[in-house]
Amino acid sequence: DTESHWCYQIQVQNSQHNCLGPAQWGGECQKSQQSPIDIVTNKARLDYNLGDFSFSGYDKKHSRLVQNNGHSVMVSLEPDVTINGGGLATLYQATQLHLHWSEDLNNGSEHALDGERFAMEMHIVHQKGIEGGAQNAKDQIAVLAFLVEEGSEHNDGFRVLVEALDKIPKPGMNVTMEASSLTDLLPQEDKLKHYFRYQGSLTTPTCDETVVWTVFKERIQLHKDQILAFSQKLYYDEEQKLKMTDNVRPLQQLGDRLVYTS
Ligand SMILES: Nc1nc(-c2ccc(Cl)c(S(N)(=O)=O)c2)cs1
Ligand SMILES: [Zn+2]
Repeated sequence: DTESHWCYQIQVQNSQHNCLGPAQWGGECQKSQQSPIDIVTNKARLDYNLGDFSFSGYDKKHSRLVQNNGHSVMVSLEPDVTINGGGLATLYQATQLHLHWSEDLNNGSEHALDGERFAMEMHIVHQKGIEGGAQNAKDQIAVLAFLVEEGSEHNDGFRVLVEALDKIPKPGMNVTMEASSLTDLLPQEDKLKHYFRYQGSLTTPTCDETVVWTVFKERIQLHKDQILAFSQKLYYDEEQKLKMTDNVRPLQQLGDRLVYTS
């Protein structure tokens, strides 16, 4: 096709057809309010308006479509899953969740905290209700980001998702997951009072600068085998030659932005 498709750096080195690595991504990707960033925790500004989130529909058990979209594993979410509060201007409806990871358990997150990166990062993507004003508003999208680190125990809440990975090795494959709830995947709610907040972008092309980011301080813990399953079961390509790993955008400059903390 005329336009090469976007890809991660690891794919540029290993790609049969030439794909565009992060330095060549188009859209808004080369602008100055991009994500992810390194969050310097002692420079984050306390903001009293950053109250608790109210999660609605997160505890509802639902069997959902899980797909390998060639860049990540993505779980489709229903619009009756919503968030409010958390310093957000209005109610946001969930659309999907997906993850970023690496076989190197110190390089699989997109955001960093004081220069430290984690094994994985899970993003729950929400859209402002369509009646919520302009579609290109700076806060059109709200992403809740959860950092994942290696723990000694198997995380039972992730079993259903990890088991689904076996069935979607190739891009474009999808499967319906056994009924599970978002609450199964998250730290307990009373641990979600502390988070960082900043204005940024999608971390994938076209990198629209329309995302209000929330990065929670409390980590999710998965057993090493559960983390490695993502790199071992999933592939970027049809031929299953390139394992899906390091689907992580490089850190972007904070520029003149401030990071706030609850
Ligand atoms: N095709 C794909 N799209 C995404 C995606 C879509 C929306 C968003 Cl908001 C994001 S992110 N990483 O900024 O949360 C990623 C992943 S893979
Ligand atoms: Zn993401």
